Amino acid sequence: MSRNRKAGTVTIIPNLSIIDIAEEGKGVGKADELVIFVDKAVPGDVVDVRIVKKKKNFAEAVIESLNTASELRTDSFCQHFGTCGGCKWQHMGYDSQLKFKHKNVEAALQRLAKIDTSAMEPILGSAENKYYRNKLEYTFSNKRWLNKQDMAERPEDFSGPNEELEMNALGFHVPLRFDKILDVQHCYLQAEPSNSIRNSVRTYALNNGLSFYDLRNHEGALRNLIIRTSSTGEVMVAVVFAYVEQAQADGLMEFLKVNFPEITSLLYIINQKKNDTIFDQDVITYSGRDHIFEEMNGLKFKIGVKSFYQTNSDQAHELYKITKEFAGFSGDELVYDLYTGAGTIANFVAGSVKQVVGIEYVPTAIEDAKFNSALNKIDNTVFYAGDMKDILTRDFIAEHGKPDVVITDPPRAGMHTDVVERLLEMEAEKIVYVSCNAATQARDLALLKEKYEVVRIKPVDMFPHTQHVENVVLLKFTGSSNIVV
Ligand SMILES: C[S@@+](CC[C@H](N)C(=O)[O-])C[C@H]1O[C@@H](n2cnc3c(N)ncnc32)[C@H](O)[C@@H]1O
Repeated sequence: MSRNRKAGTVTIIPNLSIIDIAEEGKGVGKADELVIFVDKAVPGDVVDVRIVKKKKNFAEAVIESLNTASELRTDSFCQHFGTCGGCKWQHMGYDSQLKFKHKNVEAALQRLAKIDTSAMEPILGSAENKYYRNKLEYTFSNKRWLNKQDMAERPEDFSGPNEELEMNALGFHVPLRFDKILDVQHCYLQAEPSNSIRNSVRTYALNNGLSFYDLRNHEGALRNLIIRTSSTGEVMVAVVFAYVEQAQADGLMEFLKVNFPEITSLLYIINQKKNDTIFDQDVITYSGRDHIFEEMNGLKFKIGVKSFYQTNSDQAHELYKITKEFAGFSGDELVYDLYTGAGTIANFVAGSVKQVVGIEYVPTAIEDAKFNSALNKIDNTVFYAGDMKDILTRDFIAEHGKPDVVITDPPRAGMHTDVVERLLEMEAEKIVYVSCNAATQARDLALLKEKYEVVRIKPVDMFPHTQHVENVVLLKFTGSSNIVV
């Protein structure tokens, strides 16, 4: 019996039971042999879905009607939930989120690396699951995303047909709509004064005729607003303009300076390029310093507007503690910290080892790493900038010595096969592999099995209400092939 009801080109599948949740965060259902990934569905739901994309073995769908709501569902606390791409799992309780994250890591390691996960340690949840981020970047646009709730609450704002396209917004991109921005009123990701600053900047700009950027035509003055907060109480605000008259830029900066005396680093950038990246742009300090400080475990870290720093500071501390504990240093080790970013892990472990060699792609991050070592009077770190596969050569290893422990924390794509190859050649006693993508981690672990066995696994949640999860794995050198044929 076909369960499909076709209405024109629209395929509706009624009463689909959601049985699982996929790594990308979507609910999973099965209709005959077809696996269906359903946006915003929760295991336990029974839903009518509309297919939006169909491939040979799977389809993607959206909910048309929620017929039975899962017991795992909970009320979302944010007015923007459902439209905003930021916290997609807010409709599930935090305990359930953790359970699914743990399960997804376990499934990836089993399926893709055939690893025995029986001794996997429980996922570490985040103590704070609201206002946990230290950095947010908002986008200005002259095209506001409209949702039904906005229209119902403020019908006077939505009276004319063309106004819809021209209304200004300051907030986040709506998934799959690059030029449409959700006008954020309150965001639960970053503590005050983040919300007050964003809303005040919007009001100031509207009242003073500062134009919002047109993301398609590349016109308009205001482009991005970056807010960084830190555990030291310092606040950084950087406004990114496209084109602006000096008096207008000064006006907004002075407004922020006067109304938010807690801002310790007030900056602006004029980015006239088509792309948003500010890494190649000059930063102008309007008032205060050009950086703020973060503190962790008695160490200070300098953070500029371009610096990389883990966005959930408290949970980053937990992640680093687990990394260090997994490494089990005795004090004598030569450690390689691969993908070191601003050298946070390298500096975090430096006091417990003989020497740390950090490698990272972004030169400014390496400058920060060196600065942070000097700031904390750490003299047993060295840092190198460049692509990992080009830096981590046999000559480099001959020059710096064979490491006892390797810590590796690559981006979502995982490690290049040349880098994995080099790890196999280096034969460090231990590798601690920190990953934000269990699938690519599993792929790399499958290769490392040739000479290593996995002895500890612990997922850590850095991003509550999202599907993202970090995973820390300890590998021990076995010296022989572990591949079972
Ligand atoms: C997940 S972050 C790790 C950051 C750092 N371990 C920390 O905790 O702050 C990954 C880092 O890898 C760097 N990266 C990405 N591709 C790289 C490559 N091919 N070679 C070297 N570094 C790379 C990124 O710039 C980023 O800083």
